[in-house]
Amino acid sequence: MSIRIGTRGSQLALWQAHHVEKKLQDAGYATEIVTIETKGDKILDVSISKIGSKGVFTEEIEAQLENGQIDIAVHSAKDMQSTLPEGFELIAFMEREKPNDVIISHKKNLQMNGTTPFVLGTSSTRRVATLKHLMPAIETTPVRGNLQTRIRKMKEGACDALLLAYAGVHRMGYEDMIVCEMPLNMFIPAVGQGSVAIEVHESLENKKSEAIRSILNHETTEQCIRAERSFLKVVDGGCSIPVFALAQIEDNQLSIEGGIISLDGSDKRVKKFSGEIKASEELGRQLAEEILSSGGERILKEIKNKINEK
Ligand SMILES: NCc1[nH]cc(CCC(=O)O)c1CC(=O)O
Repeated sequence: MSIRIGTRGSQLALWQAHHVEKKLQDAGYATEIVTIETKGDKILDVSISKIGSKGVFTEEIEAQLENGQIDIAVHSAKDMQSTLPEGFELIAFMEREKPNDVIISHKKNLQMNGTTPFVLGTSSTRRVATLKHLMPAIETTPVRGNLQTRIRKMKEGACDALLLAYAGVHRMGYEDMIVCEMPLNMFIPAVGQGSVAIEVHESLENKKSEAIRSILNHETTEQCIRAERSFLKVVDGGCSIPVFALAQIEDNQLSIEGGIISLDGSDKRVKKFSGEIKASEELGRQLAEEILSSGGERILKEIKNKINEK
């Protein structure tokens, strides 16, 4: 009996699906990859924050999970909304890569010391706001599309450099273009960044689901991302809100650092909580509540108003 693996068709998504396929095959399973086009793949001329609807990259895939055309769906963990539609769940988080953001460029002599102006391409509100906070002199411009498209646009002159997740750059083999790695304490990543998540529908046989989980899940990564996702769920931002959180485990303790930043980068709330690993989700909730009650709620409201104006 073969495991049918659903995925989007971008090169990054396919890399992730093949990564999953290899692990399942090594464990003795036959597999099949099913490529599914989503609304988010079709609409390329509008920024995601303007499409706005939840699940633009997941709806078509979830339809196939529900009717059993595929057994599992492979996603970048960070692309998954904090609350899945009724009946769906994430059963595994694969071992996380370095979660950092990085700047890549095709220009070998790119100067980032402020002496020569340069334009950085990114469509992420989190990245734009964090840049404005840390390096207000840097100009940004929205660049959309999959990784290959963005790199092509950069080379055609849309921007001098791109700000991206290390994980995607690494998986696609563009590491030699990295000019700067953002430090984790200053540039906290998006929830789930760097890990691949496995989604199923409740109609999948329990035995199958458990077998797949035991092959693909990475315990430490799972605890960390469950903490981050529980933070995200309380903040309830949606994908275009600049929130961020990173959990890490050290000496049997889980610590989670995260917060929210205003769109213009002027107002930022960051806090850190640590505790027992088994309290991961509680720690995420605590972080969210503390961020919201210490000014985050007002920042969030302002951001939502601004986004709705557009
Ligand atoms: N938003 C798109 C997206 N979703 C996952 C990744 C990278 C891979 C990952 O974080 O696991 C990317 C590209 C990027 O943000 O640079």
